[in-house]
Amino acid sequence: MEPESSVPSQRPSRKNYSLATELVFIDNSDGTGVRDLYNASSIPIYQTATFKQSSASRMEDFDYTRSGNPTRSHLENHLAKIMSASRAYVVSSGMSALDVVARLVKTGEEIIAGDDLYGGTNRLLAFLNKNFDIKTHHVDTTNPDALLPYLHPTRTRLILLESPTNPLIKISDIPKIASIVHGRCPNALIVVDNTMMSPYLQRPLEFGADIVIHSGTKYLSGHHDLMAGVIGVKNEVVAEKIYFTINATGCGLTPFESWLLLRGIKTLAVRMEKQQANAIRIAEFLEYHGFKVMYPGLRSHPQYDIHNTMSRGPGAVLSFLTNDVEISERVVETTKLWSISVSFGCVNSLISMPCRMSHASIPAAVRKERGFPEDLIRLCVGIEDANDLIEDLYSALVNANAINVIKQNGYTH
Ligand SMILES: Cc1ncc(COP(=O)(O)O)c(C=O)c1O
Ligand SMILES: N[C@@H](CCSC[C@H](N)C(=O)O)C(=O)O
Repeated sequence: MEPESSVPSQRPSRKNYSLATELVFIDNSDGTGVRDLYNASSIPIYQTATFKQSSASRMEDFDYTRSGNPTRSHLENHLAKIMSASRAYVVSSGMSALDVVARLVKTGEEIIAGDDLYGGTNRLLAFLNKNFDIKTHHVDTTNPDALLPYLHPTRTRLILLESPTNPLIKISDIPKIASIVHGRCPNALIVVDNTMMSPYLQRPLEFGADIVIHSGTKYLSGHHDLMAGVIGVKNEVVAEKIYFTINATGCGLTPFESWLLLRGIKTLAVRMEKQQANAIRIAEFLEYHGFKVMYPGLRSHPQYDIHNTMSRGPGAVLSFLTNDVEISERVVETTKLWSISVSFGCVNSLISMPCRMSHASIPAAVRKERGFPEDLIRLCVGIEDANDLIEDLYSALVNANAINVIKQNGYTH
């Protein structure tokens, strides 16, 4: 059998339209799409558990919704197209997507992952280590050479990257890592959790990744009204394994959630452009006032150039430091327009303290060891008027005395 990472994509590459157009255009005219009897402009919700068959010996395209459903198939075909994947699958949450992919790893095999990544992903990796003897080496993947000591020709199975990372907004050179890993470990798959970017801004399968994951709960849906996970795969052999796990474990996305997600994707480009434009303004405002801001749209970001070679923009999540945990807490609790919430990618703006919220499941000692600052504030920028967002944030920073303290003391970390 050919190595899993070298089988070419069977889907013709996207050429004719810009991505903003492709997001809206549900194309089933090339024969690969799912038939809709009445050419409905909005794909219907096939709210059914089972499908009538015309014969007992041969099942038709759909037999049972856990195994496949037309609404879900429309969504999956659409996602495969916009992610440059040969196959895409949708499951019940982003964590479920990560779990399905993690099931490609057998006991005794190993994972290499970043040292900064979503708290729930860290929790899943720790669980696999404890219960299934699947070890994860956490390394600083901003330096591709840092992977070298951990690469093993047979044991290394997955390289799990976020770029940008959640929440420290670190960037990894995905093409470089892919070429280092594929050259040394034929069994290894590069998996990129691309949730922070969305397929509109970055498509890792186009530059060396084997699998891409999204929490569809975030930008793809855009309205915080559903949970979903997306898996895009380059290789058909891997895709079959992933489909098997989804059917065997029953985590495929429901018809209603599939319909909602399909609806959200159509406005991804306009939402993303506006959210990103707002985020750039806010990042510049914070940097101007002396805060240490982590955002790949700022020239001060250490991997600014690398990020620009892989993506079409910096996205709409940024983090900054106040150098004082209590000040950060006051800032977060004083804003009015920014709601205190976990998650990101929604049309409304959110503010949070990752150490206490989204990343609280990473033990404090581990956070410290990995250089994760407790005063970090994460901003997830929405589509509101940028001036309103800045004004609200400015009032909170003044109220918490954050600007003065930074001016006087600077940073101690
Ligand atoms: C980068 C990243 N990946 C995956 C997940 C998991 O997604 P979900 O909440 O949809 O399970 C999250 C957040 O929850 C995330 O921030
Ligand atoms: N209580 C949840 C926290 C979800 S965090 C959601 C999102 N990924 C974010 O980064 O804000 C949990 O423990 O999983």
